[in-house]
Amino acid sequence: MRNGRPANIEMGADMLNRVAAELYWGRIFDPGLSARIADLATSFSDYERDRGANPVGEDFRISEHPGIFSLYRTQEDFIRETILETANTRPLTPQTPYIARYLPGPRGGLDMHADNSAWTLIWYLNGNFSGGELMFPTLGVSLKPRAGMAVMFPGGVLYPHASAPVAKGCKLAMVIMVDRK
Ligand SMILES: O=C(O)CCC(=O)C(=O)O
Ligand SMILES: [Fe+2]
Repeated sequence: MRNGRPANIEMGADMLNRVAAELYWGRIFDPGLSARIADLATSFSDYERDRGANPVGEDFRISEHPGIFSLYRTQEDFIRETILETANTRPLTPQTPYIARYLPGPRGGLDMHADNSAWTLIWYLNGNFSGGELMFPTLGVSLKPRAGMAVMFPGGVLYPHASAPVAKGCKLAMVIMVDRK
């Protein structure tokens, strides 16, 4: 990347660490739980394609999948606390997450965009793919997803980001948009 940061930034477990500006990254979720959700998401067939204004090509709201939703619910309080501690403003409300899937091919990545959120928290469910880095070119940061890792950053034009195309395997990310109420 631009200022020579390593492509893989592996930070300490159990907390989000500041990487740059208000960009946070860390392994805060159990990799085993992440893998269970990834397995359920892999076998789920009802992904939507080309959902209008949503920049993600293939995704589904986890409310469509009772098994995934109940696993997410076991983490909901922790997610809420993490958001409040990290953002340090309240009240902030997480929306029902969606799971984005990226496969090799024409829609294997996600173009540069800014989120329409107060904050975005992304829970990476797996890491057994090549490509798929989350890139923040203006910050010179590129993050390689692994099971259980999470990134959190403000929505809006100061935090444009893109997902590099997946070359092999399948990338699964649970995206939690956080609104300011
Ligand atoms: O999947 C990723 O790594 C990024 C997803 C994203 O930026 C979005 O859904 O807005
Ligand atoms: Fe985004």
